[in-house]
Amino acid sequence: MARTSILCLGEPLFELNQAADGSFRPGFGGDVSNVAVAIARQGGKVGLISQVGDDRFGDALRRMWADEGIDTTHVNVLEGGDTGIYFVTHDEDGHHFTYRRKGSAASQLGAGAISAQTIASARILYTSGISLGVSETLRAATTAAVNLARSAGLPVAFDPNLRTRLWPLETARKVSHDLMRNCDIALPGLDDARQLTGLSDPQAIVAFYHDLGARIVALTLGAKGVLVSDSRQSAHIPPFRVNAVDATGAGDCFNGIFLTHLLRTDDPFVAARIANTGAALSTTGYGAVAPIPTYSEVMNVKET
Ligand SMILES: O=C(O)C(=O)C[C@H](O)[C@H](O)CO
Repeated sequence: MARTSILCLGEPLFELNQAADGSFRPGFGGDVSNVAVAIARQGGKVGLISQVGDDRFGDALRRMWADEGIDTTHVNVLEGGDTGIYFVTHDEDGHHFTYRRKGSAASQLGAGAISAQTIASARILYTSGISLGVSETLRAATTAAVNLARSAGLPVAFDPNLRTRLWPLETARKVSHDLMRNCDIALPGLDDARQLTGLSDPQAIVAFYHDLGARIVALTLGAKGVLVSDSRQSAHIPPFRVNAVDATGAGDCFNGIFLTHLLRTDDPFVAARIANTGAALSTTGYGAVAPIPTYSEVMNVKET
């Protein structure tokens, strides 16, 4: 297999997403797995560091990753373990997640599973606030991986992805700011960043993350596009207009496409433009994974 460029560390989930007719459609989620799929569909080389249970949901996830061409060398199958699941429901306020993931196989992945050699073999390590919030064990694994990446001179990309069902805001704030101090590429969403930083102005939030140490910040603004900065210059990329039905995983899709094209072009502004379009396209179908676009779908689309 070709060398993995981006390693994504965290918890995959089996998804049940409620469609307009009320039925629940099976699919896949878990933020870092969504990012991995977005990278793979852009033609990037990507691997996961994770753990699933030896159950039907874990099997389905592993089949999906194989179909997408994602390297699962570092995905362990925990005998007797359960793979986490989540439900997505929709109302006028948007989408809502209900989790069944406590004690999941991924939550039991510890620092001992992370090797310096694995981390040093990649070009970027990607992880998130969900990976930090799921359990203390997975947090220790995430922190160990980030420290190894730093020692190996590997850039760390981090989305603080706040989930207050997993941990209190105060803890999330402290832990994710600490991680951000070791991060090169910050990929926050505006709502999460407002809660975590206490700031409301997008420019001030970007400056805050630069001050913590990130070289590149891409702040996704939901329906308002993206603000991207390399600390010397910043650009607002306006939204790509689509008929959105489900924004589940749109931020993850942005992150995966952004990192793929950042590696390809070394230009965060070009990468953010492509990712902005791809993330908008991903909201036109239900589920975190099924509507993630391919490279040619992103490149050939015309705004309506
Ligand atoms: O919320 C989580 O922990 C998930 O991983 C579920 C979704 O797939 C993810 O949040 C979308 O960003």
